[in-house]
Amino acid sequence: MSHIFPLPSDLPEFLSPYLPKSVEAKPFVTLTYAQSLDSKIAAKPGTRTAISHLETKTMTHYLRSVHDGILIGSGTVLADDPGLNCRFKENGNINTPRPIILDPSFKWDYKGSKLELLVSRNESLKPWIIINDDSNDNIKEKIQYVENSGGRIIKIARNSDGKIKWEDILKTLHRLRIKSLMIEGGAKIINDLLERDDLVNSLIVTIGPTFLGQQGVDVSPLELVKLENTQWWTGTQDVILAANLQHN
Ligand SMILES: NC(=O)C1=CN([C@@H]2O[C@H](COP(=O)(O)OP(=O)(O)OC[C@H]3O[C@@H](n4cnc5c(N)ncnc54)[C@H](OP(=O)(O)O)[C@@H]3O)[C@@H](O)[C@H]2O)C=CC1
Ligand SMILES: Nc1nc(O)c(N)c(N[C@@H]2O[C@H](COP(=O)(O)O)[C@@H](O)[C@H]2O)n1
Repeated sequence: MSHIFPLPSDLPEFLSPYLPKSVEAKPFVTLTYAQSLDSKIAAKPGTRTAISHLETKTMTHYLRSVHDGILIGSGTVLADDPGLNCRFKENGNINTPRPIILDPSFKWDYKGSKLELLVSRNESLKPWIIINDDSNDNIKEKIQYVENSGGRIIKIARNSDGKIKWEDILKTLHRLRIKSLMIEGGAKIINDLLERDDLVNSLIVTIGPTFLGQQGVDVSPLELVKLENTQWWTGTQDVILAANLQHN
């Protein structure tokens, strides 16, 4: 396996200020995704839409190679059936991150998924799945299947609002030696985390020259969010914004 596309030679330097550094007590968090000009990340709910050019998709795989874990939500895993591995090779080595799925009611089926296929070919690590600690009995079989396959089920208590606190997710992953975490989405997670300048260390957004239209899946946080330390990279087709969330 090799690079999915040659990585533009100036990208590592451009990205370098935004790449993982050690932070105490929680993983370094990179929030990263690809969006259209009208701030959509998919053309319709429940579907997967290719936005990135191969060049910027390669950048995503480069980012994957420098993180310990890659996290997505249940909406994304169900819509995309993603591979979540790393196809960027450096000096002959591939450093593939741990796929972590935030799926509190365990709707996804690992059995028969693309990820399971990649794991069977040694091209991805076994997944970790974060579920509610009070999840009911009808997911027992799925839990057993993942555990018997060498994956890990991580149970975390939810809050009074029904959600799991991001602090608890990050603290738990840090205890499990995830020191850097790339969060790729989807929209619900991105919209929540854009407001968490206390938790997100870097923001890296690919913008493709397309409008996905009004049925698209929006990235738009509830409140005003300002960025700082912004830098732009221009590629063959896309631009990349690298930034930090401004502290309130
Ligand atoms: N272009 C891009 O770069 C990307 C595009 N996408 C696209 O995004 C779309 C999916 O986005 P979306 O539907 O918003 O889904 P998400 O992937 O954001 O998943 C949302 C779900 O994750 C769970 N979740 C999120 N936050 C929490 C929390 N704090 N505690 C507990 N559970 C939580 C909930 O699961 P539950 O409802 O089960 O309780 C929630 O409904 C797809 O179309 C996909 O293709 C996704 C990633 C990147
Ligand atoms: N960087 C990027 N560009 C796009 O155009 C995309 N649609 C996505 N989607 C994200 O990548 C995941 C798929 O990963 P695999 O290639 O299957 O490993 C998908 O789940 C989204 O998180 N990303």
